[in-house]
Amino acid sequence: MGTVNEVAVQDNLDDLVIHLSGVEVRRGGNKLLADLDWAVELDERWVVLGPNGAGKTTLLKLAAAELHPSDGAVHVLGERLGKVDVFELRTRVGFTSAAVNGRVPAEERVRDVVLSAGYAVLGRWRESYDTLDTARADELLRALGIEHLAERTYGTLSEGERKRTLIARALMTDPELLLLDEPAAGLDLGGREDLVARLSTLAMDPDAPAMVLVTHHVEEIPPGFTHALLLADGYSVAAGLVDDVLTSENLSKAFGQDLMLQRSGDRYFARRR
Ligand SMILES: Nc1ncnc2c1ncn2[C@@H]1O[C@H](COP(=O)(O)OP(=O)(O)OP(=O)(O)O)[C@@H](O)[C@H]1O
Repeated sequence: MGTVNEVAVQDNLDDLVIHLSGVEVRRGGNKLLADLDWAVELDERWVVLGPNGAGKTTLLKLAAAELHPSDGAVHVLGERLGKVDVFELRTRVGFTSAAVNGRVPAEERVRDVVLSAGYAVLGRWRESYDTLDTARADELLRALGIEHLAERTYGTLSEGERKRTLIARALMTDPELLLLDEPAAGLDLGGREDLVARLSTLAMDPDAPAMVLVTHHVEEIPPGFTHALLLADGYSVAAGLVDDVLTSENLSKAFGQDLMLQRSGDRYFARRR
């Protein structure tokens, strides 16, 4: 039985989707992340921004329980990494990234790419999952505007269609946490705008899971995202409410250039002064 204090800390952690305390990740003499504290609550939607090599993907891998910290403590969905079955934990987290994209067989049909995400988790409901899951997969394909591609093979899709398929797949298991690593990378302007609008709809849905989206561009921040973390060289430059964190000063500090941030309506734009 823990002390009163330990119980209080655990209660607090149970309310948090992600909690990092004094986290450091070291590889080959490099600090990929250093001295990082971060907390994500249930109803929050976070965007993580920072230059190439800042540690964004490393951070997402921690949140996806795909990596352990070298130092410090990481809690995901109330479970401490290192003390939990990560395979079980990963079924509660939806994750899309270039690496996931690379693992999908080209000949797999789009509906199956989405459906197969559920098999590991829902296998125990085998008697009923066929119809229910197919309906759920089709609903997600519709929500992402790709229902007409359900019978196509993944290898024949455009980059934008693949990104949307992977988001549908990540949502298939009803995750408690959705992690999106550069979902708009490689999309043309129309594709980006379409994806931003769909992610914005998702972000504003009170039933949607907590979200963390990694991006290189402030233009890709979907309206409805509430918080931002600015990383540079593995350190947090600023973290908190989007409007407090996204300032010309913070961006300039993170990217090491004199940048000017502008807001137009509910979107952000940045350029060098
Ligand atoms: N196994 C490793 N050994 C040594 N260095 C590594 C290893 N894996 C990653 N790094 C380095 O850690 C740093 C952070 O990598 P990470 O992929 O997290 O950055 P990122 O912010 O996602 O970058 P990008 O925007 O370019 O995708 C990079 O400088 C990278 O080269």
